[in-house]
Amino acid sequence: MITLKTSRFENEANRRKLAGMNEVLLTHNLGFPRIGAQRELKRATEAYWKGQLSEEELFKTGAELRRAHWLSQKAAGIDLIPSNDFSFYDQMLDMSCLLGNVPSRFGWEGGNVDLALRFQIARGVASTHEAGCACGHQATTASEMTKWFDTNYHYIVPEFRPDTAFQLSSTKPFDEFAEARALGITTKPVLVGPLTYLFLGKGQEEGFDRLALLERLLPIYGEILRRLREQGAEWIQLDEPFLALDLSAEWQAAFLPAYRQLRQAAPGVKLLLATYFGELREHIGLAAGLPVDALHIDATRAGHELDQVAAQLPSPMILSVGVVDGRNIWKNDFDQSQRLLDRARAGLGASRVWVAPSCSLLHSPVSLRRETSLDLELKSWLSFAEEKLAEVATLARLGTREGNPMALHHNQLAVQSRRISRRIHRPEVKARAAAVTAAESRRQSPFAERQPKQHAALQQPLFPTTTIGSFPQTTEVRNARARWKKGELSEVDYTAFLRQKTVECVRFQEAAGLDVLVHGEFERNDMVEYFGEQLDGFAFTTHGWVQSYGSRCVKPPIIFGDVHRAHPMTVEWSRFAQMLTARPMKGMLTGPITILQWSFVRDDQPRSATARQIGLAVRDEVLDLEAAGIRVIQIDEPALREGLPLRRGDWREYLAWATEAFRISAAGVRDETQIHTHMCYCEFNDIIASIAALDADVISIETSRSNMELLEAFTHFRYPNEVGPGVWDIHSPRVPSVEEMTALLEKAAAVLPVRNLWVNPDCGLKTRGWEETKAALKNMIEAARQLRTRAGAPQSAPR
Ligand SMILES: Nc1nc2c(c(=O)[nH]1)N[C@@H](CNc1ccc(C(=O)N[C@@H](CCC(=O)N[C@@H](CCC(=O)N[C@@H](CCC(=O)O)C(=O)O)C(=O)O)C(=O)O)cc1)CN2
Ligand code: MET
Ligand SMILES: [Zn+2]
Repeated sequence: MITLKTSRFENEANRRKLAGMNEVLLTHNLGFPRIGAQRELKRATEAYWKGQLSEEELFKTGAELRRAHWLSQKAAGIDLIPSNDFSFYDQMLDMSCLLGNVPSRFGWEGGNVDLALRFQIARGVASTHEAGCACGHQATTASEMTKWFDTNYHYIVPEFRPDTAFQLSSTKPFDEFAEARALGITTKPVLVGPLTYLFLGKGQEEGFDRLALLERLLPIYGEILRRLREQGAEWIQLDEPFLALDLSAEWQAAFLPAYRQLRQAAPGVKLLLATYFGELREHIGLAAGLPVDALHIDATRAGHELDQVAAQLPSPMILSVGVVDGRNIWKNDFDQSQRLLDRARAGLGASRVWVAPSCSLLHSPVSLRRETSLDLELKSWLSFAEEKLAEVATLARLGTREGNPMALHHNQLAVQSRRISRRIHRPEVKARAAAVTAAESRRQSPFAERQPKQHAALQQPLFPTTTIGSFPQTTEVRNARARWKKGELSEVDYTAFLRQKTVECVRFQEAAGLDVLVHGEFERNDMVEYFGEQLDGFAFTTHGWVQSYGSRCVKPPIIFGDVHRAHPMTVEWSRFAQMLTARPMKGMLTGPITILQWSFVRDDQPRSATARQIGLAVRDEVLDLEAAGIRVIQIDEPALREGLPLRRGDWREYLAWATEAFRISAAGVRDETQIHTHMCYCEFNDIIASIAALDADVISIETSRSNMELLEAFTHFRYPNEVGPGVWDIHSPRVPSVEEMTALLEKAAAVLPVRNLWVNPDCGLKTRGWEETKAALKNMIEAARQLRTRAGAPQSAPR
């Protein structure tokens, strides 16, 4: 018995030794949040834009943040620390500037792309002339911004033309490398890889193939790698997350020759190819066959591919295993991670295995340290960027001589406590979700029967006008809320203040002549956080900010348990606003998929189950609004499309549960109650059938910037319900003229039945000022009047 045990132990010890099980693994990080633990970067950048801070002072803030972030990563025990992950706006924009890809309308003539130009590309150049004035001094439009894969982060879209040329035009990665070097840290510079950079850009001319530019692009990449090598860089990280997407044969075929060329251009420097956000699937062979020195995989989303990847990895290529989730805030399950790492060790040997977060930590909040008001049990389940790096360092040592034997034990206690906690599981919520019937996700009658009932009940003119919900969130409003939160303003005074703002907003809309009014959303900090603060099963942080775009941040709530609406959330505000006017007051809710998508979601049950629970909570609110006399209810779903899985083959399943969750939220009302939904940032062509399946009576969409191009999907599909194609691009301070808006509406009226058309802006007005809001809405309402006149319809009588 004893001999057997010993020999088994010896075998195991031998096996571990052979596989390098006792050796500490090397750790690295793919990117650190840049905004600062207290949003220092946001504050400094916005002050600079307002002319209150000099460029020098802004640069100083940037340098201080970088220094603090490098040192904190070092202190956490990270061996290879990234640089060039910092940005004053966005890393894709930085790549464009580094490569000298500046759209010609900015009048750049070569040389260094300075900070001012960077911001112009990101934000546009305002015209100093009157809005709509035709003197020819046009404002310069910003480059487009779009979602980074399936995250809530937005990047600046590179623009490509057949004659696009590249030249090294910035010293940012070199400067930052030198800066860290001066602190004694040899960093791993991070660059967006050439294929992902090209793929995510936009060809400005029809039929133009961006891949044709690769040949011109690669020499510049080669130059960058060489320079970094000369400066002393040992490793360079090239991010190619687009390997997690479906790729055409052409794009796949471009990979190997491109990387061969890069390899030859910069001998000596080691290349880490970083993939993340998904499985590699059919691209495993491609990725493993590239002439790079290390391959990073996202083990939180593709952990099951580890063995396959390891088996195909040629020696001595290193596998970086991204075991710590960079997209969520849950404490890592060490037991599970260690098993993955052990498998990698067994297959490759310890010297060929690195430990890392799954992706850049850009998507997680900075630090748990300042979260002093979080419930302690909940806090013990969480891990933000700083804590995640400590986890990476601990995992690299677990089971080795340097490992802390208690670390695994403590971790398992926390993981276990979350698994069984009574505050997570509510049997009555689970039972209700399990018992949802098909009838509950279906309106009483089909749209064709609902439409005339609604038109009669609401007495609306042709081309009814409305807005998307929010009115300007001025500094005054935000300050009042901040003072209330700090206890400097009493609940009573804060409520009185919000009521005053709401009254002013309703009076304004009546005077302006809008048909369906909104209350203005002054009481909301954010369209998701506001609901998260009120629903059971959600927690919220005080400092858990994550960059959304540029200087804008969001504080995603944390969905930790079964979701339940304990009390009405918006009814009092809607009732109050409806009392102020005889016109229909639109109730305003955020839909289940958007709440899901813009929160940190529990990972102990499928997202579909959480979505359904939120759908039921929103349904309760919808029915309470209806009972309170609200006849029009909008359920916003701007994130429906962004939630689409990265691979097309997975879409159908997602769309089925996502549309069901929306329908559950909306379908309980009477035929006469008009349900609106709203989506901005949406390319509709691919998913128009699912949009129709939502069966909202009215959908408002963002169409003005694309000159109504987005409407094509609706006309092509013969979308049956009502549509409000946005006629005012609210992302720009420019006030559109009456003529511009009538032209857009004429375009819409030519392709959609006139009785189905609404007139509204592209999105909510929270980021706009009152002055532009008043001017633009006045023009918008005049545009609607002119269309009614042209159609020979009365201005206000029922249809
Ligand atoms: N969650 C979410 N995701 C989204 C969007 C969205 O609206 N919400 N829209 C798209 C992205 N667009 C966005 C548009 C605007 C902002 C935005 O304005 N963010 C604000 C924060 C909004 C917020 O939560 N505000 C709070 C806190 C405001 C604040 O900073 N208060 C100061 C004090 C007040 C002051 O002195 O200014 C503080 O806490 O220090 C409030 O109003 O209560 C910001 O960056 O500043 C974010 C995203 C896509 N993803
Ligand atoms: C990002 S969609 C915004 C919808 C919201 N109701 C608003 O008007 O702000
Ligand atoms: Zn919107």
